[in-house]
Amino acid sequence: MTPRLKVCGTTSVQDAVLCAEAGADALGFIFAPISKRLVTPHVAREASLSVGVTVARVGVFLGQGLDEVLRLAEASRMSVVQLHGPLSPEFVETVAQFYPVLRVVKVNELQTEGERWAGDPRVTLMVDAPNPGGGVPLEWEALKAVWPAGTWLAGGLGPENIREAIHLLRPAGVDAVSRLEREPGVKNPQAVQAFVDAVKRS
Ligand SMILES: O=C(O)c1ccccc1N[C@@H]1O[C@H](COP(=O)(O)O)[C@@H](O)[C@H]1O
Repeated sequence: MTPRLKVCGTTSVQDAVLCAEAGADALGFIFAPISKRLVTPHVAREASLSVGVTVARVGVFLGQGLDEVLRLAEASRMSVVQLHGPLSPEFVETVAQFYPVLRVVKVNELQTEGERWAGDPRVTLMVDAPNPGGGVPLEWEALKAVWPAGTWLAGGLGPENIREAIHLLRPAGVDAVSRLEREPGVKNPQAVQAFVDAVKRS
């Protein structure tokens, strides 16, 4: 099955429309203050309301408290919340009472987190590289043996390598940012379209 496709790091209405028209299933909006792709709730909300009913809007959080996550997700009209970093199961559970959650894990957390959330449709796992937004791919071959069905893949994905990653792991969804940009926070339209086309053809 063709994986779902998320393009992350949206910082403008223009790039949101560009990615939606290119064929992205989901757009990511990064609210983690450390990010070079930080977006304001106002812009994220305008962008969210510009892409129609079929495109999911994913709020991305790292190192933020529960109140802040829920407040920003609500203010910017997100439809999904993506949680990075060390978090208690209770934290994830609370967010999952309000939004479907993409729970980002590192390779060494995959088994424990996979077991913890197995069978819970509110929480989907995504494996990312140690440095989110760093554009460095994981060792996909080594991941094959421990890859749970239904898991998403991120980390250094781009038009030039996405077909290999999908072929090896068959992820349920894929997510990319840095290899689809002209500069941090600004999309490269050709790279976005090439990424979408490669995923849809996989
Ligand atoms: O991109 C960021 O700046 C970022 C900051 C904080 C948390 C997550 C971030 N991005 C996430 O990184 C991966 C993929 O990145 P890349 O393709 O390797 O550059 C993706 O999950 C983004 O949502």
